[in-house]
Amino acid sequence: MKILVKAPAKINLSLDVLHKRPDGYHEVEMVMTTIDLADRIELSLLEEDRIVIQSHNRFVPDDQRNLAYQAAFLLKKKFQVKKGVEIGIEKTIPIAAGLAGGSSDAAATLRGLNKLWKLGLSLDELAVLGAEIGSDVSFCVYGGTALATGRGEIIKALPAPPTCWVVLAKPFIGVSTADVYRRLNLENIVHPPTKQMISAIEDGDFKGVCNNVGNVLEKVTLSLYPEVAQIKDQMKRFGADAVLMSGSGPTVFSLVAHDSRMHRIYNGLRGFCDQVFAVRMLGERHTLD
Ligand SMILES: C[C@](O)(CO)[C@H](O)COP(=O)(O)OP(=O)(O)OC[C@H]1O[C@@H](n2ccc(N)nc2=O)[C@H](O)[C@@H]1O
Ligand SMILES: Nc1ncnc2c1ncn2[C@@H]1O[C@H](COP(=O)(O)OP(=O)(O)OP(=O)(O)O)[C@@H](O)[C@H]1O
Repeated sequence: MKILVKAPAKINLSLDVLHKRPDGYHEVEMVMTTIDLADRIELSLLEEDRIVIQSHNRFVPDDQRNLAYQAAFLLKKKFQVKKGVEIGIEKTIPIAAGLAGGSSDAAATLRGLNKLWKLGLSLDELAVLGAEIGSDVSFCVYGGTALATGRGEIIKALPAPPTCWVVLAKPFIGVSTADVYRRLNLENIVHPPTKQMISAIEDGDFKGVCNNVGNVLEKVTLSLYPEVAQIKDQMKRFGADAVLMSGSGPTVFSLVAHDSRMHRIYNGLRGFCDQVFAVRMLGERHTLD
């Protein structure tokens, strides 16, 4: 038996850090949304008790370092599953990019194995398990649009943002999330207007969404990699309605209402950047079918 699951990337429309916690993580407030840029996860049932990772991408680990492997291992351990699985990962989401690619692969594996191994868990239960793998995994279990708090694992659903294009550009560098959080100066944070962002989304107000984007990790990554600032400037010059770095970076995205400007930004950034995409946001949350 085989199951195909889509694992979409996320962007952070806003990302605020409130304080550092005793456990070393940071307390965050993030508005996140899934976009139509996705890996494909193929899960094949194995009769023997093994987890096998298959991927053509040489940067994707094929052992327990892979977050999809960790998702399968966690379910096997918690529910004493004796069968195994081969996890095929067709990568489209850029790696170490601030787009939660590994986290989304893990979340898709949780949703898919719930079906393949007939575990009968709810999305809420899968999201709680996901938090054991990584802070972004719970959001990725649900997808759609949400406010994420705690260390990122407390999820409150929001309506889909107003329709627009999302143009993403990733320079030829990878960023360590832990390193960016470590370098963040907590004394000096300019907090983004999270409440206004949520109201703009609830009101379907595209201009309001654009006016209230913000990411406190941006300053840290920009100081390490000047090319990220260059991409931001290019996108602004080509007429983006809003420009922001996603997560800990280095991917920069722009929100664009008009097709012609989307094309201008997309074409302008190609050649300048390693990977460029023009996609839509995904309005819908995942369902268990
Ligand atoms: C930057 C974001 O991607 C924004 O969505 C997330 O906050 C990070 O999510 P993630 O990559 O799933 O993070 P994890 O794998 O849980 O943690 C990686 C490292 O980032 C730091 N980290 C992460 C989340 C958080 N709220 N505070 C932190 O300080 C910790 O040093 C941790 O060791
Ligand atoms: N399924 C996976 N796909 C890609 N990378 C993975 C996967 N599992 C583990 N990794 C490892 O995780 C590292 C970070 O990759 P990932 O693409 O998840 O980062 P990211 O998009 O910046 O994540 P986030 O936005 O959640 O911080 C990679 O360098 C890779 O070694």
